[in-house]
Amino acid sequence: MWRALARTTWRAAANDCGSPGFRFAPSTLTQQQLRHSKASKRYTTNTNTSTAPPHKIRIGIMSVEKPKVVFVLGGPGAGKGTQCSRIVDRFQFTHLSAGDLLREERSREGSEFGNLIEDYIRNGKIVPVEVTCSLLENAMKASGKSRFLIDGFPRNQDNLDGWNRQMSEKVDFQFVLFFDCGEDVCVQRCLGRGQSGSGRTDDNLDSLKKRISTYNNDSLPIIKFFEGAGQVKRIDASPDAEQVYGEVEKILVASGF
Ligand SMILES: Nc1ncnc2c1ncn2[C@@H]1O[C@H](COP(=O)(O)OP(=O)(O)OP(=O)(O)O)[C@@H](O)[C@H]1O
Ligand SMILES: O=c1ccn([C@@H]2O[C@H](COP(=O)(O)O)[C@@H](O)[C@H]2O)c(=O)[nH]1
Repeated sequence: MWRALARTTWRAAANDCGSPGFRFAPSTLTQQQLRHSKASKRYTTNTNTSTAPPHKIRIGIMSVEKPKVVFVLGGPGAGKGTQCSRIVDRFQFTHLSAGDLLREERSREGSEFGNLIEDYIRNGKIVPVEVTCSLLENAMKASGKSRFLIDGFPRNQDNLDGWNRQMSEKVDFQFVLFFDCGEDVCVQRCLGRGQSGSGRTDDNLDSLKKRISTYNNDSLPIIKFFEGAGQVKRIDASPDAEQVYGEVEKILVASGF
């Protein structure tokens, strides 16, 4: 019942939160709406007043559970998406891949960000957080669900700062699932994925060199930051997918999921 209530309320909060940043639909992201969303940070209504504990949000006279969020991080090709699909099959999580959302936005007819996203993806660079975070927030609201695996985000300091500004008060962050995998294995997996017809414009050696370098320089420090805060569950992602999932399952069960 609580889950149902949280679900309803997340949607209600989404539709009713007083922040213009909440009003645009995922299929209609525009520069103007992003500017609006950024400006709204200065006057967003804070619904979480002092009477609600941190994992709850106050909506009118009610306090309800905030949606739970697990960040899923690791190198390119470490197996994040593969493991997220398995987690979704067993646990009540909704999987949101930041990369998938960006690719979708890139392909959306009329998107103002299509060319920018393609350039960032092909060159392994990290798209400005205003775009990614808005896509994530919109997808969360559109799902109406209350438990999320956010895959491949936050990847740098800009991502983390933007998330903290826009989302940290609205969700109940749990921990980072970190899929730790050697560079060579990651590269081989991505090349294999490209050869099996992924159609991704970044599953090639040239893009992979850039992606790995971005991961080492920008993303690993973020994982280390969470580690320092005791918020990382590390998993050796080099064994086969079945074995890796065995470890994931143990962690999620031990964490109460
Ligand atoms: N444990 C594993 N052992 C061998 N191959 C794997 C394993 N996990 C995933 N793969 C394969 O490696 C490729 C990359 O996996 P996946 O897409 O899940 O990685 P990812 O971390 O989500 O990648 P990216 O960050 O690039 O989106 C896929 O072809 C997948 O089938
Ligand atoms: O938060 C994000 C997530 C992804 N990107 C860009 O997309 C590609 C592909 O991401 P995958 O997670 O491998 O699907 C990544 O290399 C970035 O260029 C991003 O900018 N921000």
